[in-house]
Amino acid sequence: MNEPATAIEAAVAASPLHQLKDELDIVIPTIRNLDFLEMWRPFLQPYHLIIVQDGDPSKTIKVPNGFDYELYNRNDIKRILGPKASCISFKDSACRCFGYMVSKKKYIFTIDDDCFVAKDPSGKAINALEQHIKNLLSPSTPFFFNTLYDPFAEGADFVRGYPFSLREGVSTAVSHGLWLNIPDYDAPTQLVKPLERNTRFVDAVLTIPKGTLFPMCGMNLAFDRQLIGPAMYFGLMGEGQPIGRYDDMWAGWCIKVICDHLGLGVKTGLPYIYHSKASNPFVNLRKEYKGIYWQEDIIPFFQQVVLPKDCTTVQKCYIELAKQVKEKLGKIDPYFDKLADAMVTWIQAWDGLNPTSASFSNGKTG
Ligand SMILES: O=c1ccn([C@@H]2O[C@H](COP(=O)(O)OP(=O)(O)O[C@H]3O[C@@H](CO)[C@H](O)[C@H]3O)[C@@H](O)[C@H]2O)c(=O)[nH]1
Ligand SMILES: [Mn+2]
Repeated sequence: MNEPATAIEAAVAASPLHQLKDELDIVIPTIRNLDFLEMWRPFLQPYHLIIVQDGDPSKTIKVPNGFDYELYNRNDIKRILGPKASCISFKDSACRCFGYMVSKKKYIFTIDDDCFVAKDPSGKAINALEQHIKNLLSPSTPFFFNTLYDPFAEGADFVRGYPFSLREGVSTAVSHGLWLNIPDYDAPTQLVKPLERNTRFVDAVLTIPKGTLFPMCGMNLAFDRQLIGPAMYFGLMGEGQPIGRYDDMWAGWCIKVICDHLGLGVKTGLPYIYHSKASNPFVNLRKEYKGIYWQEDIIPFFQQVVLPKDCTTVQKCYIELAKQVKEKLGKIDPYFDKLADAMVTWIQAWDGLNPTSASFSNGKTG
């Protein structure tokens, strides 16, 4: 889709230019050249990119001129993490979480390389990063639902009956964006509806209520790395694993129970990106099928998770969660034993690269 440059330049001109450019990294998992960045250039060029190259490390990934980036391939991951590299997936977009670990910034925006700049109903190019930053810098309202959606959005507010004691809201840890054109459907749905395209632009940002899980998609996602980064592990997927395309889902269930416990917020809705490529539904079915079956037990597990009061940091919550995964999901399949161990390895690797965050206390326990 070739957006006339003028529409994007107009959107950039109308927005606060490149907020947080020194406090935010953009993480891109990839197996291909990053030509897609050309379309994002007006919005993203000032930001630092962390490119996680998956697959064959001897392949050269071309990055358009003018972007400031660091690139890590499989050899780099092994060099940096040593044996702990075993917790980073290979041949699956789950590898992106290595970028979250090596970043030193407060915020992360992660985007897939087949996601382009979308247009809103007026035809204006959407600066997705700007909307994510708005979402992250304004409070969330997980304890009481505001029927007029995001009360902190321009032209909105809390509605009558909304308790004033709750109007301060809580810090926002995650901003989950959506997709026009190819929706993030599972393989069975893709097979049944191969031609379905998402053309509905819903102008809303919602806080996902406390106690409610959601299917987090990693293709258009931003988060406060300082508040929730250690829990953004995308699991063991891809080569050598019995499951794929549940990387972002697993992370989403883990971060949500931890955000609920620590009193942090998760938002979904705007911004939209334009998702251009439908991955092969048959290949996806092969990756997903165990997950489709297992999640009927995984979801009740997360719904019953209780984290002790003394879990006051993300790391402590995550280690406790790994313990419960081993105890309660290990009986479904030995994979969950392996995954629980990998969750601990992830935290060890995270704290090894981010010693100052090891005891960073986030939010207040819920
Ligand atoms: O082995 C791989 C395959 C792909 N990538 C990179 O990951 C993203 C997503 O890849 P793609 O767009 O081809 O796949 P989708 O099915 O559309 O992705 C959806 O499923 C989620 C993964 O579970 C993903 O977040 C969703 O968007 C691209 O950047 C590929 O280059 C990879 O790194 N390794
Ligand atoms: Mn895609």
